Amino acid sequence: MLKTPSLRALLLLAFLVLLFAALPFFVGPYGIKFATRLIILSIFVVSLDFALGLAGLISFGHAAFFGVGAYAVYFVSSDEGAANVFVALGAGVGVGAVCALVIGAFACLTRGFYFIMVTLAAGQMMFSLFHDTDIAKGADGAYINIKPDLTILGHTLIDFDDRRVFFYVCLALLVFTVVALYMLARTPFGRVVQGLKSNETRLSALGFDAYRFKLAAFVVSGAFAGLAGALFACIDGFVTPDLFSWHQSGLAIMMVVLGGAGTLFGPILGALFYVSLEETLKTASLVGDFVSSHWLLGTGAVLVIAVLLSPDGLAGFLRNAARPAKKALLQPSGDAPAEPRRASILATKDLAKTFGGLRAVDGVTISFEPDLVHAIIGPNGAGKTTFTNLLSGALKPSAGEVTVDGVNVAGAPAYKIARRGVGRSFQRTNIFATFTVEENCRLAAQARHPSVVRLTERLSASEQAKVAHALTVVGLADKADTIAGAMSNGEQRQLEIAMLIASGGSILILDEPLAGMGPEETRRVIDLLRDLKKNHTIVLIEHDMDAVFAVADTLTVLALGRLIAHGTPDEVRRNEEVITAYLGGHAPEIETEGAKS
Ligand SMILES: Nc1ncnc2c1ncn2[C@@H]1O[C@H](COP(=O)(O)OP(=O)(O)OP(=O)(O)O)[C@@H](O)[C@H]1O
Repeated sequence: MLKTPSLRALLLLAFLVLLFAALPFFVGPYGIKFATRLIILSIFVVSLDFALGLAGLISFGHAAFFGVGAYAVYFVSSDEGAANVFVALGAGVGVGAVCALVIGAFACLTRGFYFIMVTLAAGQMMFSLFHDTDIAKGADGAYINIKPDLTILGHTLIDFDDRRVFFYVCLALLVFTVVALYMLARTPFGRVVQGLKSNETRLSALGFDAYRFKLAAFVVSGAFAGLAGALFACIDGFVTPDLFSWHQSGLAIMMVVLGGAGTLFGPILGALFYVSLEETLKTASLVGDFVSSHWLLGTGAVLVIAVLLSPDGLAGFLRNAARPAKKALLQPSGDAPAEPRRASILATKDLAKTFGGLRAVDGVTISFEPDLVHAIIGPNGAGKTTFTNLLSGALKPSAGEVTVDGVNVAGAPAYKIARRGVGRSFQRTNIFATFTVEENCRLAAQARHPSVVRLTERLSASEQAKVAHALTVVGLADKADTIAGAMSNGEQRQLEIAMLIASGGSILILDEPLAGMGPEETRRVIDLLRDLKKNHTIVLIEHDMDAVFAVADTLTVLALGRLIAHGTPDEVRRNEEVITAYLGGHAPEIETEGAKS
């Protein structure tokens, strides 16, 4: 998650702002114009960092929003008089946001390489639109003859024609952009946006509609890119289709990565470094004729070295060497938050899933009643994970029904099923590895109100209590500030269970929760399951037969996708077909309740 910048980083940023603020007193018009470009470029790369660095959306067509922002100023300007500054910049922001909404509506349906391809293609389409048509004088570009100003009662308060005034407006807007996006990233909305980059699958399983959050983050990013474009149009009063070029998008990505993706301030350092490097290597009087005539080569070499020295970007040099251990914010709480809960019935009817010719789940009909632990067992490849994926919406069934309290949810997306109270853990641990333990649970608790427009914390007292309780019962209260990815595999699995508890689901589907756990952790989880079943419906898939027979109230046996037995552990233990198919011909001893504890 986005951290508070280190003191060193804050001091450097304050120094840079002061340095830039003093610049117009020392440099001439060329220097001011150069610095203004740099500031606008910084707004652009910071906007990209919100999508790329925080949400993990690698937008290779971000110049499209920059370009439309610039053209928006051209369209609201006229030769009769200056456009109002707020109208001009507002148009840039608005058009950037709308353009991001349209492109994002398609792009956010995809992931990874496909997202890159869709945004790249969209950016090139925008380039063609303005290059090959007469919308705004085509390939030649167009002039904004009178730059925007702000005139009230005959007094011109802001005039973009005045280089100094324009410079300070740009500087103020850069500070605003960084602060606004930083604050947004710290809201519940921002936390989910960062969860997108960390683990989209887990977000959906918690009940968040990942598509909406991706789109919202993309629109915010596009709006600020539009602002940068609108300002850029006012530097020379000229707009050209080249503003949409994919080179601009690629350069911006490079600056974000060079500066430190996901920090919001790092990309500014990246832009500063890149532009300074380019200018230096192009100046023959500084570096000689040979280097200046091969400046691209030199730039590439320096960038490679910079990235190798600090894979986290330039911002990585400013990170605190060792973060002092914070006192845990949470008061450990073993008491379950007082909240009436009604466990639900999860059932299937003729549920089937085929992969090509393989029937991984073959017509399973079963009902999991509340307040019990239902274990599903079966040999490897029996279809257990596929079955749970169908229950939780990670896979769409080929046929049949999945009902929660009688409502058929088969085929619904994972986040909709999660909102009906179905929480699941995965066979391979599925957490937000870059978040702290507490942040993981807070995000899970937040899933009960998964609105995109949740911009203030408003984590209710009961949600806070849930977080504290969840961490306490799984034994992770003292690790609240530990980065989740740095914990052992067993602890990460405990955290995943804590997230399910914090999310407040009434049906818990646990896929091999004991894998990778030591004896002590296993005992703790078994005790936890016995406790949780008092107000949950628990579906447990587990290979550890001792644990299964110790905790399960019912056993369901799958083999080759078919349900071959269902009943109490005692009944199943004596079932001949099960003994042959799965238990290796030996009926295991069942622990008595007394022996369990
Ligand atoms: N996405 C997929 N595409 C094709 N076949 C699949 C897919 N997922 C699972 N299968 C096949 O479906 C069958 C059931 O797999 P599944 O993972 O559900 O079994 P399992 O009981 O969970 O096994 P294990 O205990 O080893 O995890 C296997 O033959 C597997 O190869």
